[in-house]
Parts: sequence; structure tokens; C-alpha cells
Amino acid sequence: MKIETVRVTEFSYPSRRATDAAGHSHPGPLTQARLAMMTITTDDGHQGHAFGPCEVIRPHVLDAFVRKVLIGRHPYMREALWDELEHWQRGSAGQLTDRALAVVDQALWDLAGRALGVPVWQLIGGWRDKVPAYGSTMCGDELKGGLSTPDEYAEFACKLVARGYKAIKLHTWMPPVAFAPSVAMDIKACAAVREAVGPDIALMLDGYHNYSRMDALTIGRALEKLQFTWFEEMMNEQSMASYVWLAGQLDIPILGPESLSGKHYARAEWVKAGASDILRAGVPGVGGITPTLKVAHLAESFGMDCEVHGNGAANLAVCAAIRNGRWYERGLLHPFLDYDEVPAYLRRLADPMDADGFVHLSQAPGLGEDIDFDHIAAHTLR
Ligand SMILES: O=C(O)[C@H](O)[C@@H](O)[C@@H](O)C(=O)NO
Ligand SMILES: [Mg+2]
Repeated sequence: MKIETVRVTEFSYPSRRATDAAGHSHPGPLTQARLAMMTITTDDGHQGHAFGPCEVIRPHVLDAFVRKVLIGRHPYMREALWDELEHWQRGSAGQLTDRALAVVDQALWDLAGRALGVPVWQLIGGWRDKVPAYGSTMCGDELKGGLSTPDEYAEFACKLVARGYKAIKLHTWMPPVAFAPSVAMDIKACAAVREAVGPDIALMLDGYHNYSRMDALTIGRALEKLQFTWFEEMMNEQSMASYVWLAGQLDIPILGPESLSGKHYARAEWVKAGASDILRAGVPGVGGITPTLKVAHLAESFGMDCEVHGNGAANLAVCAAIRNGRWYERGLLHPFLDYDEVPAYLRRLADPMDADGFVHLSQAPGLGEDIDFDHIAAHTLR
């Protein structure tokens, strides 16, 4: 079995999700969004598919790096293929990103699962076949009836509890919102949600990502009084020393790093330094399922939990495969959007959640995404 082709299909689908200047998503007008699907095909006809941003797996990335490494190679040699691509990152002038490695790695895992007739979550671990989800809100906004006030967060939190969530993570207000960042508003939103949902719902805060140590300490102490479960990405994660300091000041678990580059290597340094109490990695952010598993197993070896960053089939597969991650991050959620609406390019949700807050893993071979190839063919851009 050898890899014969690596193709990317760019296509459109309707979406009501917009992105602000800081890259945070919010509800927006109905538009045609663009997405890319990578398809790896072997000489004996097996295929693996994975989705990613068009820019991340654009033609230059495929021609200059991905095809040169993959074509002619055995698709199950994931560790070797990932290692070679990682080495090529250094000389790529920043063009070969961790997110590109992540799409390749996911497509290789999907190919293996489809070829072997086994779901990826069982191939990589097989710890549980359903995962409790937390509702991860979108960042705060200035939309009336949206997430513009502490009371609106509280109202939305009650709706999420009614939907079945047993845990809720608040992403609060960040620039370019006019009044953000605001220590006072963050604390008010957390207090309003705790008051509304009561003591039995787990709550987490993932607010503004660049507070000072003292502002972060003020918020952390308030969260301790509100019995929050963890405090996430409150300072610039490139300052590991700040996290070491804050983790030493607070009892509430500090979770991270999320957006820090450096894959499993940087996260090993955080464990060694005691910069966080709960480790974090997401498939897109650290370069694939393969390195995400390394982070989770690293954490396990130190008696730490590793909470997987983000939603989607690959992150869900990791959540079902590791013994030291509590939740699946289901989101991002907003009062104006129906998260349970199936995207046009799929035939079913990748992460269906029951009324008790559990997301059930697909038994389908591969990553488990039920791809609507007819939609992709009919809406192909190139
Ligand atoms: O910063 C973002 O783009 C979003 O908050 C995103 O990363 C969100 O999924 C998150 O922070 N989860 O923890
Ligand atoms: Mg986060």
C-alpha cells in the first residue's frame, strides 16, 4: 500500500459564524464560508479525508512540502511522516504550520481507520464510547440578547443546563469589544452564571488572554469563591514564568497552555516548571492526533489531566481514547446560533449530545465524520 495522491478540494457552505479582528468567532449574517478537504488516496484505492482552512493547506504547502514527503510512502507510517514534515517546518519560513501538519495527520488516521474498518477513537486508545461535554460559549459581544451582559450569560447558561450540559465554560469579553478587557465584568459574568445555575454545574473561565499577573490574581481569587473548576489562558502563554507564579498563588486549577506553539515539547516544559495544574492540547493546535496523544500521555505520566482543546471529530476521538481528560469542549455556543444544526457538508453531527450531556462516539470506520460528498462536489470552488 502506497500513497498515490494528496488532493485538496476547496468548497463553500452556508454559515452564520463570523470572526472578529482578534480571531474570535461570533454570530454573523448568513454567508458562504470556505473550507478545504484534504483527501489522501493509496494505490489500492483506500482514502482518508480531513478538513482544514483553505489557507492552511493551500497549493504551495502541498507542492513544497506535503506531497514531497507523502507520495510513495506507506500511509500507516504516520510517526515517520509526521517527523519528516516537522523537520521541514524549520526551513519553511513559517509556511508549513502546525495546523497543516494536523490536517495531514488527521487524514492519515482517517485513512487507516477506513481501511481497517475501525473507528479512530478505538485505534488510538478506546477508553470510553461517550464523553461528557461542557458547553463552551463564544466570546462576549455587544449584541442585545446575545452575550453582552452578565445577565445574558446567566440566561444562556440556564438554557445550556436545560439542554443537558453539566458544565459550562465562559469565554468573556475581549477586544475589539469596546469595554474589554474588564476584570470587573468578567467577575460579574461568572458570579451571575454561578447564581443562575447553582452549585452542581461545573464552571470554567477562559477570558481575556493578556491580563497582568495582578489582574489575573484578582479574577482567580474571585473564581475560587465561586467554586469554579479551572481558570484558563488569562495571561500571555508565552510568559511561562507568569503562569508558574499564578499557579503558586491560587488554589483553583490553572489550565494550559492552549494557544502556545511548541507542540508536546513546550507542554513538557510547562509540566516540568509547574506552570499549570491541568495540561491542554488540541489536534489543530499541536499538529495532529499524533502529538495530541503525546501530550495526553505526558500528562498522565505526571498524574495530570489533559483537557483537549476544541470541538470536532478528531478532538472527540482523543477525548474517547485517553483516561486523563474529563470533558469534550462542545462549542462554540451562542444564543443566536443552533449548534445542533448539521453543517451542509456533513450528513450528521460529528458530536451529537444526548439530554444528559454525553457526546456519543460514532462506530463508523475512520474519524467518524459522515461527509456529504455530493454537497462538496456541487459546491467545489477549486
Ligand atoms: O481563542 C479562540 O479562538 C477561541 O476562544 C478558541 O480557542 C476556543 O475554542 C477556546 O479558547 N477554547 O478553550
Ligand atoms: Mg481556551
